[in-house]
Amino acid sequence: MLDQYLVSGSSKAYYIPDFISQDEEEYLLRKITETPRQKWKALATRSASPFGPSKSVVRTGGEIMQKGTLVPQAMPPFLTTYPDLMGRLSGTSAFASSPHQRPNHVIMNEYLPGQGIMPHEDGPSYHPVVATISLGSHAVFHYYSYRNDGVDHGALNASSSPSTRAHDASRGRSVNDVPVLSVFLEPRSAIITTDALYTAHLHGIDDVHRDTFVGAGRLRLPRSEGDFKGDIDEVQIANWRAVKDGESARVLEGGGELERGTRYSLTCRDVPKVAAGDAFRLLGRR
Ligand SMILES: O=C(O)CCC(=O)C(=O)O
Ligand SMILES: [Fe+2]
Repeated sequence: MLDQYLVSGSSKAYYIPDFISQDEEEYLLRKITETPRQKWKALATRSASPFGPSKSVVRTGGEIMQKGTLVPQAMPPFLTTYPDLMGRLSGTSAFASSPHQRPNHVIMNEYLPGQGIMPHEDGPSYHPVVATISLGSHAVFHYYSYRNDGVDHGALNASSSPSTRAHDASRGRSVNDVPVLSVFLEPRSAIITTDALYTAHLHGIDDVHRDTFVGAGRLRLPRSEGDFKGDIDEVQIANWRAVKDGESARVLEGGGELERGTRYSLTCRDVPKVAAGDAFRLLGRR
């Protein structure tokens, strides 16, 4: 079932366009934006000025404690009942080898135009499969490798995952700032990252207001002051021929710009270690 969606040349990412319908997207966007603002937590974006804008997240399914144990809490019905996204993800077989055969933890991310997420690893608290569903706007998702010569060439510095906090393995290792793989995520799509792309690579989204394409599925990498990208300023979007949206497909093919709107994403993963018992007691709350 998944093989037909393999992003060519990757090991291994699967891009599934129209994973959800337009009606489901509309419903999910309404439910997500109705989530009370006090539940949203601010996270540093790639530009990460201490005073700069920060993207926001809500974690559902429970809290991940020290040592990567999930203290479970029920997910909202719009992730499990209508639409049954967890069941649908389970049906792709992407989670067939994961302990619960389906995600038990979902992070809802909100990105305003100009916001992204720094290259990071999701870390060892999760089974090494992640499914990300995009809503509301497109984004370009890059995968990066570590440099192995131990010398800092002015490359990006990896940070630990904003979403796992506990994972520090990547901190300070230098990262090739030219992505090894780039994929275009259109609204309603799912991208599933597995194997070496999960365990040995980083992923991130540039914090830009628009993406510039030069034709034949090639993206011009944004350059900011002090960025070192050698001679490379363009990358191939690996899945550009799989993009369904007419306007996006035209721009990918012929060149032009695509404005980022507000994007929500659902990052769905399986946390193998789950605490038994009552969440309120375990978290010391009443
Ligand atoms: O929003 C996305 O597409 C990626 C989010 C992400 O990498 C994460 O939550 O760990
Ligand atoms: Fe991530």
